[in-house]
Amino acid sequence: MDSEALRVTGLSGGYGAVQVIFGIDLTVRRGETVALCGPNGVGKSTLVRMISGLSRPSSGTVLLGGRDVTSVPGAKRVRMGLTTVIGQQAFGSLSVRDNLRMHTYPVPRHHERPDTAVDGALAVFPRLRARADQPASTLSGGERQMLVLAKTLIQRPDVLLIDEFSLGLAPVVVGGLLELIRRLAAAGVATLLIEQSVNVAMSVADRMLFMEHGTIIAEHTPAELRESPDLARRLVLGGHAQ
Ligand SMILES: Nc1ncnc2c1ncn2[C@@H]1O[C@H](COP(=O)(O)OP(=O)(O)OP(=O)(O)O)[C@@H](O)[C@H]1O
Repeated sequence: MDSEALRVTGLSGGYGAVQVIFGIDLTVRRGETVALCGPNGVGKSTLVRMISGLSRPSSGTVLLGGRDVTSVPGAKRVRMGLTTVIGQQAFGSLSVRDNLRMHTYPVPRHHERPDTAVDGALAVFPRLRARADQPASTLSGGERQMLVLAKTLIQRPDVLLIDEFSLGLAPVVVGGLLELIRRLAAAGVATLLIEQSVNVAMSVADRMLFMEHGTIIAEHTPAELRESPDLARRLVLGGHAQ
């Protein structure tokens, strides 16, 4: 279907002989934000790694904009419009601006000059722009997070995968992230958000998927969960879902 930015079908796999993911099916449409929640160790990060191309599934398919990318290397998936945000990596000895320049490499699909792309991303984060020439190692945690978001803007994704971004961040920084996700969604970006905090996920997601033991066990809208607070708590803690 046209509006499907990401489709995962029957995805299974793990680490060596240990299977962690068991036949996952999910879809994220253009402009949609889908949250993936669940207790520690159920396989959320492993699923993200398989979708992004960092790990290979043992079976199943990953479609980006209707194209089968299951055998396409991760770096090429970035050029095809898939950006993955994991943690807060940055090259500490390089300046903020040079960190951003490095991410202009996959941009040519948008035919934008590297410096224009960097200036455009910095314009969204004035605090980061004020520190554009200082080494990334001198940034605060929140500023480093802004750098990650600025990199994401430069890559101009069609599909955004975000893994546990809000962990340990000040509420004001999380608020900034959520605002950015909403803006990207309004521009048509499809986001799959792995989020420990169900409250954070509910404030931005259109749909919420819950995982347990490597499978998706439930899907609800935030409205359904608000009507039944016990349900959300049970799903997140695992055990007796649905
Ligand atoms: N590199 C690895 N080698 C072997 N097993 C791994 C590896 N990485 C993760 N695992 C195992 O795979 C399972 C799923 O881990 P994963 O990190 O995907 O879970 P998660 O749902 O993202 O958890 P969390 O919320 O704690 O990050 C866990 O049992 C974990 O111990």
